[in-house]
Amino acid sequence: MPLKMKPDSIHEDDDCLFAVEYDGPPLPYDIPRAVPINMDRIPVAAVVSPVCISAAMSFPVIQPILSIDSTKKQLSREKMVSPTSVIEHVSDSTAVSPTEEVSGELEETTRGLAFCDSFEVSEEKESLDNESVLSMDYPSSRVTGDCVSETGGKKQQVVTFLGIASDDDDDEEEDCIQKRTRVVPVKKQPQTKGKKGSCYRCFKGNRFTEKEVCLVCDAKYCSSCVLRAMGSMPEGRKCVSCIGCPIDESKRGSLGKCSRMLKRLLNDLEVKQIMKTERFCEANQLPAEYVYVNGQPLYPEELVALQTCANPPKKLKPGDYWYDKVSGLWGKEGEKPYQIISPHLNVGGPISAEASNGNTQVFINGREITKVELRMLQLAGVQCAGNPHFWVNEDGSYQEEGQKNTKGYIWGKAGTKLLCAVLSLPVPSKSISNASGDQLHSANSRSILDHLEHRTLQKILLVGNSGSGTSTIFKQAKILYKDIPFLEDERENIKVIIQTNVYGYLGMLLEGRERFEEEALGVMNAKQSLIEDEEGDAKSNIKTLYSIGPRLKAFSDWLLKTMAAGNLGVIFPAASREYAPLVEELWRDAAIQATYKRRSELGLLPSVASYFLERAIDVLTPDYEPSDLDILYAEGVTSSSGLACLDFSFPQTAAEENLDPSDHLDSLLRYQLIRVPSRGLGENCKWIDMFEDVGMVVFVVSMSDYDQVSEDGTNKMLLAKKLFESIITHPIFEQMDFLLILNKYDLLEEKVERVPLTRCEWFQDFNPVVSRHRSNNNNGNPTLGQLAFHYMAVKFKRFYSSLTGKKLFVSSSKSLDPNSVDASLKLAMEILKWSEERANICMSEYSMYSTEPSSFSN
Ligand SMILES: Nc1nc2c(ncn2[C@@H]2O[C@H](COP(=O)(O)OP(=O)(O)OP(=O)(O)O)[C@@H](O)[C@H]2O)c(=O)[nH]1
Ligand SMILES: [Ca+2]
Repeated sequence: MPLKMKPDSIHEDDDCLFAVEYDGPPLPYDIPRAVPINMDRIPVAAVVSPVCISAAMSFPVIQPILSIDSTKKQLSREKMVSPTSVIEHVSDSTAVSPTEEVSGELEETTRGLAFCDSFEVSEEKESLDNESVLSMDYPSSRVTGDCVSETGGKKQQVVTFLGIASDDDDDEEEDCIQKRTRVVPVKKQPQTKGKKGSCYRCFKGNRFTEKEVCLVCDAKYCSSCVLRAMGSMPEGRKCVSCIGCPIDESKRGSLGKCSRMLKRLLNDLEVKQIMKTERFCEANQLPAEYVYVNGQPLYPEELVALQTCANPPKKLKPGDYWYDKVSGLWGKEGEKPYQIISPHLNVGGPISAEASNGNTQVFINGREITKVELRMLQLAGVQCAGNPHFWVNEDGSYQEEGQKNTKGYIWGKAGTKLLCAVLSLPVPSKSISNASGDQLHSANSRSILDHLEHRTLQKILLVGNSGSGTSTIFKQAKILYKDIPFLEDERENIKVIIQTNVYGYLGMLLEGRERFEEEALGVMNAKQSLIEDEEGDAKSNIKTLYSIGPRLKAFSDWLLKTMAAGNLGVIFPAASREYAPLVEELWRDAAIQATYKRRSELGLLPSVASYFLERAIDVLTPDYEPSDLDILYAEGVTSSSGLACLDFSFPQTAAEENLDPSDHLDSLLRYQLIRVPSRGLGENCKWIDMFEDVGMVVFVVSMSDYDQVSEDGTNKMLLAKKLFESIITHPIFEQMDFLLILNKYDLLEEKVERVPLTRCEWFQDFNPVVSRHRSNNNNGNPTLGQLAFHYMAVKFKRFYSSLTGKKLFVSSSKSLDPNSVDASLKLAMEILKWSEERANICMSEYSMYSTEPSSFSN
């Protein structure tokens, strides 16, 4: 329960407000601590309206007390620090100060309150006491901090939460609960600041000097000053004068992530200890009143309930959230749902219809849902006509309001979960069933929560024209980063696809055979007709290299007919047992082998066909089991559902495993690779607006396409360029980074020696100076393939920056080679990390330092 100030006991001439010791019954949660405020900024807390509080509840009340000798100190303090105040929570309410000089100042304060502004520990005092500062043990009990409290009436938001809309309309609310004080965290300013980039203590160094940063005030110290400035770090990396202060919320993600500098300066055990207290000490926990749920700031016990439930909200930060207690849907105020947490938690107020700012006139549990949710419902087969009001339970069962029978389960269909993943909508977590029973325990769940906080999901969109290799890259990622890349039933389906493909390749060979036979016959006839004109009907008996026997001919005719009718998929693999012996006979036939030798002349036969045809007999046996490599080479595996989606994280390398656990966090970052078929993008871009929150786009182009033409005669490289243009200029991708993967480097290298790159009109000015003796890439001269790749990369980069003004990242790849795909995706990860850092830099006032190795942006 909150501390309530009694406004009627505040007088104009009061200098300070002091609290009295709480002497009620022991409480199971942390007691909020009140800190006196600057008089100019009063009022701070709201009136406790007697109407809303049941008589059974008791509230600790802070009585304002006039300090005996505080006028002078208060004034001098005001000059030094920002005139702000705070209401804080502490478990132990004894006020203790870091140095004796300071604690002297506090002697007259009453036990049970924390007097607060930031204590000024001057540079001189500190240096006098250097040795003892290092060894001194500061109890973490004293909490100071800079916050602005505001009341319903006059609001002046000092800090707005990134991406979290604040709730501004509680003025009109009648309910007294709405008048709980809004406390907005304000970043504490460092006490000293030298020239830009220098250490805040010795004022030496520049922005390239490695520095450690205070979690509270952002002061930065060089390695010779950090231990003096931060002391024994009882709450982790904070200046001595910041101990007890709440951390700068933007740094919450860095808690417990050790810097290299500290690792050098301290031994392992010390580092571990400091990182542990940094994460778990009371002062660094998220203050409950910074979290608003359905328009109400949380009480500490509500926050605890929220954080210790079976499915707690991930990445909980200060800000406004909405919570649908019936279904467990959870989101940021004014936004679509972000997660499904445990339902029925008694936290925050009742949900409002406008909570997620929906405008669909379709309601779920009283909340007007967002467009993207409506789309999901429609695609999941829920009837949404006539502005229905749904009642959705935690298990996804739904009914229309006022009706009794369950109409279905929203997340029942397999496809719905994939859809949700792509739409960034939450699905119920597996553990939801035992949500009510076992509550995790505090310390334990805290560390789990912390852990989760670092596991953010980064979405990578994988796009390219058909045939560019996006499927291959997607499958490589699965094989590379998944323990079980393909499940049993997936393999079963893939087997059918592969076998059907192989029949298709055989069909193409047979078609080729007919053509070659006719050609050969034509030549023979021409010769023969010169010699003897008569024997007309002997023609059909003439054998060529490409002729086959009647049995195979019958099979061939039937297969070609089936293919032409498009029935291949229907008949196989059911027929595969029957035809297996024929296939063997066919493949071994001299005419087929002769045709296969001329396969480069068969335009339709893809290059991967050889891989399968050479093993056709094995592949077409009924008990064939596709290997990972087979799956990689197989065509048509990932296209079925249109979108394919893969969650993964990069596995640790052996070297990383030996590092401190705090360094492992990178490998905990999760990525989601979403492959979009190009036909889904293109002109009408039907998928495109689903991808707002994608972190980056990986665009794949097949370099060997430069001399290929599509059915309508357009050069395929130009088609790729066109798709590329339409995507990079789409408003949705305006802020996004692009990585271009120039794929099929192996094919390019081989082809460019035979077919000039200028075959593509966009590449007219490719005019490489190639040394005559370039056969083995000797003398370090680039090969023609390398030159061609570089040339294309530059072409795309220029094109990209001419349209977007941004820089394009380019990587070459041979996507049949796992190492090559691994390297390209790791580059994508680096770009994402880097762009996150850039975002942090933009947020930080002292932006230029944030890229330093020891700073928090990792
Ligand atoms: N030689 C070679 N072949 C490749 C490379 N990357 C892909 N391929 C082959 O090129 C063909 C097309 O690749 P896919 O991965 O299917 O490309 P996609 O068209 O984007 O994907 P889908 O639309 O699902 O077909 C396949 O037969 C691949 O095996 C490469 O780097 N080198
Ligand atoms: Ca393909």
